[in-house]
Amino acid sequence: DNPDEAEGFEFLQTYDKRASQECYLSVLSNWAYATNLTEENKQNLLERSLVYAEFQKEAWKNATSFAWKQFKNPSTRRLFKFLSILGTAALPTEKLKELNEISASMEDTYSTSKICPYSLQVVITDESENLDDDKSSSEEENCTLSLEPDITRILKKSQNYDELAYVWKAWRDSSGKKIRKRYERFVELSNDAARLNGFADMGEMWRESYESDTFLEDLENLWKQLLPLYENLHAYVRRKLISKYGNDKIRPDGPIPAHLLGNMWAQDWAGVQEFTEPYPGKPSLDVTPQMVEQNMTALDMFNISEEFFSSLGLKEMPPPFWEHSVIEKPTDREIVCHASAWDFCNGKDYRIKQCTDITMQDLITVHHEMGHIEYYLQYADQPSLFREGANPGFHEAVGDVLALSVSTPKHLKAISLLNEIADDPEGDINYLYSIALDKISFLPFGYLMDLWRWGIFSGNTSVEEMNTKWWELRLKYQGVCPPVKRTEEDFDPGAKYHIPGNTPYIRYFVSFVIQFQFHKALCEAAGHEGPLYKCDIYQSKEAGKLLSQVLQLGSSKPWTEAMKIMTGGKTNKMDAAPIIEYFDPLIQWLKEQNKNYTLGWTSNDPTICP
Ligand SMILES: C[C@H](NC(=O)O)C(=O)O
Ligand SMILES: [Zn+2]
Repeated sequence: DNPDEAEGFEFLQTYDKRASQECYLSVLSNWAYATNLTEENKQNLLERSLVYAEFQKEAWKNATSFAWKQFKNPSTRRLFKFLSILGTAALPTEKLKELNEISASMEDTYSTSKICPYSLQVVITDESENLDDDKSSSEEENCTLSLEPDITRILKKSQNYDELAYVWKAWRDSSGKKIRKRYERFVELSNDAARLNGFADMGEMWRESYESDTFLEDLENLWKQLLPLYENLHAYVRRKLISKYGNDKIRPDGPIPAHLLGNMWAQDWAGVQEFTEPYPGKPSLDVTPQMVEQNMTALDMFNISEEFFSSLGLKEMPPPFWEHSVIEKPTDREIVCHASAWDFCNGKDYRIKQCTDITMQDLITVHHEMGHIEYYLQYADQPSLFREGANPGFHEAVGDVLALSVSTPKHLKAISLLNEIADDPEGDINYLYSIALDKISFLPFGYLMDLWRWGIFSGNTSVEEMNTKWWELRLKYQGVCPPVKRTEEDFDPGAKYHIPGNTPYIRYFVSFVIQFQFHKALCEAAGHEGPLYKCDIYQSKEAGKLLSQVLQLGSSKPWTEAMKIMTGGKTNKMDAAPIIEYFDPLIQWLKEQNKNYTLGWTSNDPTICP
């Protein structure tokens, strides 16, 4: 036996204990800042991040002194492989400080961005003649609309073309536009770090998490299979929007103005369900009114979600979760409202931070975030380096899989969130349509976000054309266009959390495909018979057992092995067949509806709607 290996194993034991302690302190300082965006908390975070980086550098130096590639034990080898990638801690201290400072400040700009109300805007433009400049001072006082919940609500509720265009532009002026310069420097420093880790650029370092040299072509193949679903949904929704907003605003063969789809990034079209659904007049599938009527609280929403997890025999949220989570937007301080789930690395402390609004959308998000916590709990006994998702897409899929069951009309009725359901073919089409507005509409956005970012990191997209490239991709994949002219003075990717937040995004595209593979596998384990979209795995201990078997692995095995276990040996790949099977009745219906109309879109200027 290689003596080095025994010593290497010893080293990992010591490392693991220290790593959990250092991780705890680092996450705690990150949490303190994210839940209270003060200068002091930012400084504490920046200091703690440097201490954590020193610890990681020390561990990396020791680890890479072992001949670990010759080790016999696959697990030990895998742990060393993970340890051998140092990350941004490889940067010289001054550069690491600059990178972390830019990161914290972009997060702050995005999370504290505010805009003025449209009404105030209209008033000011009307009364600008009298140049009553104290209006401008009062303008500052009333410009307090934040993304959550204010702007999110307006985008869902308003059907005023000009108000939506105002809000859409104002948000981008106050968030993305303000961080363009910082992001350009951020990209340089990120690539410096990637190269110090032996990668060509940061995009390549991110893709390492999928452990596959066919990852890019696999993604392109998935997109080719899913494009027909998206094109049919797009053509149908475009027709409905034309009848609502007029054919002077939207061309029958053109892109859809991005501000009319009920969401700031046009990534989830649930907001247009009401006036576009296939069979109007059926019982509504949006349980928001019932939630409000029942005076539901954020805590109630979290309890509903936890009850679903425990009904499968999965782990409940531990006491510190209920004690320390922040589940409502505080009124006395600024926080990062974008929802997230936190693992404090000590096997006890797990938290969610969410500015929960009492809506069906947020009930689904609660399940999404609690899915992350469940995954943390399931792999808590793994070594710290294996306390990750099998791949990042797995981590994003857990909560969404359960939400596919929760969203069924049958389940919503069972938990008294729906009084009546239309249990007939038309009701089924309406239901599938409501899920498609969330899942199918998302696919091109989930794909293009990192197509754009990988292009920036690799240098294929030059810094001078960042925004133009963004809108080229938004046209090509999403078939949307900006309602107001965009230039290189703007920085629209920066108006989406994950860009200033530096969270990779292809994980969501992967998740939206594999969550249907998981749903199909768990429904079979639960003994479901009938169409996939009618399956509700609620209270199935067999489904829970299969899911738990996969989640307990963490990243101790390549994700292809986890996929094989989940699908009972059927496949070890990402497979679009289950999502296509799930939506098949709707796609047939949409094809019928679209048969005399144009699919797809053209435009000769991606930077403004035609
Ligand atoms: C889909 C992705 N979800 C998340 O960040 O949790 C988003 O919100 O853009
Ligand atoms: Zn997530």
